[in-house]
Amino acid sequence: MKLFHFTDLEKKAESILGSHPFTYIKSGSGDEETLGDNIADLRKWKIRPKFLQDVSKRDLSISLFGKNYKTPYLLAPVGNLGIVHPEAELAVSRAAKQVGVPIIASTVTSVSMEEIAAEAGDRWFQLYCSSDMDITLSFIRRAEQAGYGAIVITVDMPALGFRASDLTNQYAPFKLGAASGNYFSDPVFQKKLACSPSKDFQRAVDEQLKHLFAPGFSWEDVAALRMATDLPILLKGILHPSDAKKAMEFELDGIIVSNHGGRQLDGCISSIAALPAIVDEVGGRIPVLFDSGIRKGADVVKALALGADAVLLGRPYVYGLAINGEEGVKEVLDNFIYDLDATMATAGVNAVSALDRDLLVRT
Ligand SMILES: Cc1cc2nc3c(=O)[nH]c(=O)nc-3n(C[C@H](O)[C@H](O)[C@H](O)COP(=O)(O)O)c2cc1C
Ligand SMILES: CCCCCCC(=O)C(=O)O
Repeated sequence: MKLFHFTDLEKKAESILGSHPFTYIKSGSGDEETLGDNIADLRKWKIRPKFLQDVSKRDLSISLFGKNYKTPYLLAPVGNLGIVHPEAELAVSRAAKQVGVPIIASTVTSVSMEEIAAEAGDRWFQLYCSSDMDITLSFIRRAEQAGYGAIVITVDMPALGFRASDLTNQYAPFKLGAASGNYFSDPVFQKKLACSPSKDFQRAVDEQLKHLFAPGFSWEDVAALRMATDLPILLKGILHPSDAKKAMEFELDGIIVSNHGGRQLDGCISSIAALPAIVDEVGGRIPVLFDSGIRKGADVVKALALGADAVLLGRPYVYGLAINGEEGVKEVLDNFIYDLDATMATAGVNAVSALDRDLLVRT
């Protein structure tokens, strides 16, 4: 593959994927104000290097929930990967395992969470809470049994964002079953459906879509899920310090500052603009992870210096998957690790744990 720049990666993926699948991945909601701000606002922060530090050895490691990881990267949950590559989440899982990066498997994967677990190393499960609590609880039990190490509840999708490009293209990969791996294999869902999804595919997809979103999901439901599992629970999609505070009050274990890569609420604050106030509110009591807009090592350094404990990669690894399957994802990860290491050395920082706000200025 040998593509080291995000723009080249994106161009190459575009030439391989059909126009509608590519647009689904690349685009944001509305007129993409927030999608653009995620990138632009990261660039407003500049690194202010300090030299003559001993950077002969660099330590990229972090620790989360009592476990050590070689790098501060995780793979963000991305649904519908069956439209990107035939080996979809399985290729992603194998690549991440080779590199030692944890994955966060989406609820809406094209294969089941058990099939993913069989290929993956460290893994967390991302939960779109269903409007049907029995299905939600079944997903949590299955994740526990399949060895997932944490539950990530995505809170920024009470409904699908206004995705103008997909609406224009009339493109909805979930209607093709690309997001049905966990639903179709779920015993509770199957019982409610009262038929095999393979026998009545269209009805099964329609039924899944009815259950998929839970616009009524509230903090009381979060409290119920807190009681339902001993796994660490993180909330993904936090942008307001008061929600971070509430997450701690509800005894949750972590949060992910994210605006879903600009795919949900257009016009909302960029992820990097939201980060500092949330880090201040949390005050180190629970881990704060970050995503939306990470495209290169300098972006990672900025997010970590502003107080994130780890970052999630989204679209970059999806493009790697499109270009060259498992090997493509691995190359993207290798490049991100190399870039971070070089960025830290040239900024005069020898450990991720030494990154702090003093390294940055906002222009
Ligand atoms: C094609 C696509 C599908 C996604 N699917 C999910 C999902 O199933 N669950 C979820 O919590 N986030 C999902 N996300 C959001 C990502 O987890 C992540 O927040 C986002 O990609 C970060 O932005 P970036 O790609 O610009 O770095 C998806 C993002 C993309 C691009
Ligand atoms: C109706 C299915 C929605 C799948 C959502 C996947 C996702 O999070 C995305 O951003 O796209």
